[in-house]
Amino acid sequence: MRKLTELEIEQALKTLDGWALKEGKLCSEFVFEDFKSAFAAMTEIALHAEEIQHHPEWCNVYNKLEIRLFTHDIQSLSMLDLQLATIINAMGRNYKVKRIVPETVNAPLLPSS
Ligand SMILES: C[C@H](O)[C@H](O)[C@H]1CNC2=NC(N)=NC(=O)C2=N1
Repeated sequence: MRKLTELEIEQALKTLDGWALKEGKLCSEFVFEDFKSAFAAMTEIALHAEEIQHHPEWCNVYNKLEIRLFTHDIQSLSMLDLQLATIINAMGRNYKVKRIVPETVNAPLLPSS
């Protein structure tokens, strides 16, 4: 799996609604109507994640879901992170959600190796 270049990441962020870079990870937050909808969305995401063998880091508290995408195998972002973010965006349209774009943390775009 290839690391995305800084340029590729910048380009992707322009087209990916609702996502921002936070400490090198692709991050987004959703606020659902209730816990049941949040968990239903998580179940749906989980099935897609299994399909592409790429899994989110996430934190759910009641109706809130924070998602971080990162490719641990290469300690960087890869096309799989963009693919999963795109799937999640498409799915999000089926739920009544409020979308929160996390504030970008001004860390280097890519971790120095
Ligand atoms: C062998 C297996 O495909 C890998 O361990 C996958 C599984 N899911 C993964 N998910 C994420 N987010 N990053 C990875 O590097 C990763 N690796």
